[in-house]
Amino acid sequence: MRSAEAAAPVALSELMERAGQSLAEAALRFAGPVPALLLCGPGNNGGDGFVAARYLHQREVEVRVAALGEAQTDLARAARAAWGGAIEPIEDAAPAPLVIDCLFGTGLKRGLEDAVSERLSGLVKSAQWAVAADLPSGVEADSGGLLSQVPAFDLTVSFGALKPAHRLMPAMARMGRVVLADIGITADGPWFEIGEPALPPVAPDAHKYSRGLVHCLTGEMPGAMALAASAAARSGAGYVRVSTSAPIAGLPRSVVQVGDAPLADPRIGCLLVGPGLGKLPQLLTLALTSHRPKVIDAEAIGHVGDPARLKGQDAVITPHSGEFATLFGELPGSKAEQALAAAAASGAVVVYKGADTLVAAPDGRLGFAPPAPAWLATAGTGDVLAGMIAALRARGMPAFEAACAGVWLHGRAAERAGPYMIADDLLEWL
Ligand SMILES: NC(=O)C1=CN([C@@H]2O[C@H](COP(=O)(O)OP(=O)(O)OC[C@H]3O[C@@H](n4cnc5c(N)ncnc54)[C@H](O)[C@@H]3O)[C@@H](O)[C@H]2O)[C@@H](O)CC1
Repeated sequence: MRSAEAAAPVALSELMERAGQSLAEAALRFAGPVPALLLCGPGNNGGDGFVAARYLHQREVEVRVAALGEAQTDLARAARAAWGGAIEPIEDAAPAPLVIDCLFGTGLKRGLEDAVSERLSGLVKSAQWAVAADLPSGVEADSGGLLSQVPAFDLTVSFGALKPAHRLMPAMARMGRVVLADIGITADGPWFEIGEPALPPVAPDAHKYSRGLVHCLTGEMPGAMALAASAAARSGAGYVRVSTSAPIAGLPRSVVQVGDAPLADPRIGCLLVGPGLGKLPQLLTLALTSHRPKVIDAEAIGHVGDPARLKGQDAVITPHSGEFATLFGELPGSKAEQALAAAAASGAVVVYKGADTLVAAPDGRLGFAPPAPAWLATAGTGDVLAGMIAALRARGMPAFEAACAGVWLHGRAAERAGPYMIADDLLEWL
């Protein structure tokens, strides 16, 4: 982001002008023309606040500005001078219906002093609308960590590009709605927010194999594979086959249950191993001897042992944090950096699950899932996701795209299924 700012074809002062104007417009359009209090810090985030105050005043909004010390950059000093109105010390600032936090943005180096963060929290909580400029103060931009207490905002206006913190927990949960203001910077990073997928069409001459055969290896807990296989069938695979030593109850009749089947079968579009696997590492080994694309989920991830075993496997792995740590150990950096390092070490596409699910590819691509409902945190939803990704892979989507599409669709299905859903209910919404 900073290099994009430095390379921008417009002066930095113009970028700040655009940022402040965007902030003012967004706040006005969301909250209406209610009295506003801008909290301005010493850096350029504070400068954005002074610019926004000027625009809100021009739009005849009743505006007060409270500052945290003196401006410390030339841009912020100029913006403060151009504001020209009164400036209160932040400790004396009275509450307002609209509070706009411009204390710190991407330049935050350490947590806010206790008195400042408590003041910020108090003003935010008493406001009808709380808006953050670029990032809520106290959030670390790259990791999504909280360096001090951060209250919950209604709206965050990000400038130029989303920062990782906009999509990483715990910061993500404090942002409210996130809107992105284009201030004239091109920030073409390798990461993006996962959007609605373009799914492969069904060819007029399609047959069940060409639409994708998913072959599932069942373990000790067949219920989990019943969920995963059903999800694969409901996600457009032409044929879902489950190898199992005993009949599995609850599978759609269209899902074929077999004993053994050759895994080298070139018609297999994707193998699925892991849901309900239990202590049967030999099934993972069997899957790894096949040269077919594969989704490796749940306990199978723990059986991998060495990430290098996945090199050349054309695999998607879908760990939650515990499974991730089992396979990759404690990696340094943010969740995004850890996922990218894991993808590079294993050569697999890594779906690192959680409230802030992200998808990392070995070539450095990184997709952040849009926020999904917290009620996905219930048993079996991971099995459903694994089955969905396997089906999309079998339908011919490349591994990274199939993983991103599965994650996006899974979140939207949960939104429709509602707060008291169980994993089985998701199947109705695929
Ligand atoms: N650089 C640019 O061209 C643009 C920057 N913009 C804004 O500028 C922000 C980044 O500005 P800055 O780099 O000045 O950073 P900030 O405004 O986030 O704050 C940095 C200042 O705060 C001090 N500081 C950091 N942590 C502190 C703490 N815990 N307690 C007290 N002081 C602390 C630093 O020493 C520095 O003086 C962005 O988030 C965005 O809002 C926008 O105006 C768009 C253009």
